[in-house]
Amino acid sequence: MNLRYQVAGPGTGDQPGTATPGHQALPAIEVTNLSKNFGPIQAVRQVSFQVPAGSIFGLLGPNGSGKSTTIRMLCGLMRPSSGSGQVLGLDIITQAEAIKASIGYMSQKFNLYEDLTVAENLHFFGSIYGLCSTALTRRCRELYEHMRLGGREKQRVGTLSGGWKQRVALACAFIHRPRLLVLDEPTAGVDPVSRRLFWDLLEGLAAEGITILVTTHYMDEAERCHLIALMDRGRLHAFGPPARLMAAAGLPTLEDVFINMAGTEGD
Ligand SMILES: Nc1ncnc2c1ncn2[C@@H]1O[C@H](COP(=O)(O)OP(=O)(O)OP(=O)(O)O)[C@@H](O)[C@H]1O
Repeated sequence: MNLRYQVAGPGTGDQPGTATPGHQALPAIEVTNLSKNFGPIQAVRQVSFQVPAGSIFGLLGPNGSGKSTTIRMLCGLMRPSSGSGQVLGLDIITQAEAIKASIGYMSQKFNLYEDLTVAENLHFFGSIYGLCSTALTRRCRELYEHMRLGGREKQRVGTLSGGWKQRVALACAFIHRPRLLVLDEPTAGVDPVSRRLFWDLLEGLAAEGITILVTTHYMDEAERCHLIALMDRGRLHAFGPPARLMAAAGLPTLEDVFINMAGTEGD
């Protein structure tokens, strides 16, 4: 299937997802009444939203609010109990395998091979995605530059600092040029300078039209997202650009909106 996605106009001040002439205006992620039950637990309840391509989309919420379950369904790893969804134009129920092959995923634990070098990790993940040796060598060279990994190609990953590991993990998730990157708390335990550099990289990728779905508990990072979904007890509490969520709640920071949500809904 050859689908093209709308891309935000770089430097135009457009909202992410502003249609580029000639491109089909398809959202990168679209879910309707998505729900998942585990026995009596309603982990995700009737969640609906659309995310335009080229957006940095932050999924926020307290522990147990349903973020991971939502992500698993979007990645084709878990079948919803009810509702529907499309990711990169692929159906999350009937085309789950195609979704898994089309997206890049980076977990909080990075999932790197610590005994292998940076280059060996990249080659390993590239070969999983079926890149041939010539394409892989070329792609690795691009990524060393793109992810600012130059000079460390031959270093064992186990000897790198957290910020470097994080960028190697992002490079591995991006090796097959996915149009969607799913990043699960990618900056947990990483120092502020590395976090800022990482977010600069994410903004660069989004400007190229890559959609980024990210979970974070850091509100300064959440404020750098183009779109936020605030989840609580499986429900979508709020959805929109951070500035609009703050204005709608009449609160000065996203952290206030987050705390207000937890406070108003009680236990
Ligand atoms: N496989 C499962 N079996 C039973 N209950 C589950 C399962 N997975 C998640 N849950 C429950 O579903 C609810 C939502 O969990 P989920 O992991 O999606 O939340 P979360 O927002 O990602 O939390 P965290 O920030 O702690 O990762 C929780 O009550 C959790 O205990």
